[in-house]
Amino acid sequence: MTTTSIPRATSEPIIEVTDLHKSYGGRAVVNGVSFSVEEGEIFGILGLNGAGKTTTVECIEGLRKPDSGRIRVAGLDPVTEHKAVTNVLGSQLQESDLQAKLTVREALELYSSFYARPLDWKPLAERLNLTAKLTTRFGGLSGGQKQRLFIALALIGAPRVVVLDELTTGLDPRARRDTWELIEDVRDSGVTVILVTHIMEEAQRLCDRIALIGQGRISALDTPSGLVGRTAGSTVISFTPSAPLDNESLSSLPGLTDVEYKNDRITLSGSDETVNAVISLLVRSRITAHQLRVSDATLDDAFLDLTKS
Ligand SMILES: Nc1ncnc2c1ncn2[C@@H]1O[C@H](COP(=O)(O)OP(=O)(O)OP(=O)(O)O)[C@@H](O)[C@H]1O
Repeated sequence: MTTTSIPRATSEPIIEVTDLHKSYGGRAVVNGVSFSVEEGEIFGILGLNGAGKTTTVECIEGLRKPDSGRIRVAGLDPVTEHKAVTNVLGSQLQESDLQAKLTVREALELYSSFYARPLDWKPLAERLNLTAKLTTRFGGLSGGQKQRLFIALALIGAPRVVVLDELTTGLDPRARRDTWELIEDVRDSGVTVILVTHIMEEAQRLCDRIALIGQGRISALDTPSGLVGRTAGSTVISFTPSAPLDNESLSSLPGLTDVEYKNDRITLSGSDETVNAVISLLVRSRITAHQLRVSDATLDDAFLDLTKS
């Protein structure tokens, strides 16, 4: 098999997407998306269902042809230099891409044969807990086992970039955590990861930066903590007061963005300043706060806040 040799160690971003547009039947689903990804990053793409995430990554993979815009993967055009891009970029397959009769071992051997310098699939299968399933046919695997096989096949060609679309959907909590560790190891070995996910805990733990896509455009691009910091109420304080609190004093607390009352419990969203002020208010009013809890907003809160229509 002939392969195109790819120049390594470039100071250019490994992925560059500039003003990407894609429509289906005249409806724009990607509408001017631009971003770049540095080598060795885990770059997350988040957004509501139908926001245009998969269309964007499929354009990067060269599986869809953009209507306009420019994409480069390690300096290559994914459409006109597709073969060369497949030597640099590994992606998670869709279920329909594998024959039901193929065993796990056959799939791993077959996909290894596609690459000039594949990884040794045995440790990879071990790492993904697939060793006991090597003789099982694809059609006989559970959803989570199929998902783990797809991850192995995405990594088998020792790619410089791996695109993982809904990486851990369908995995049990143990398999999910193991997969996260594997992805961190993959990143530590220098591979760039593009991660499309709806699991905020996954994005918060793994991603160096996140692009939030809304209606075909990037609505925010930041680190996970940067996105959380943009959330209106980045600190949440909840308590049950020992006596009723004056509504007016509560609603005039500095930095307050939201107040919720549920039964006797009060939940305030705001900033550190709000926390200090409510504590002073409680002391002044000689009211005790039972079950006082203070927590930072999460990426989940940020996502809900930033995608609110
Ligand atoms: N081949 C296609 N033909 C027509 N419309 C399509 C096609 N592929 C996707 N779409 C539409 O384009 C829009 C964006 O789809 P896309 O799959 O990119 O969204 P997504 O952000 O990945 O969504 P999800 O989170 O649900 O996977 C959706 O409204 C979808 O129905």
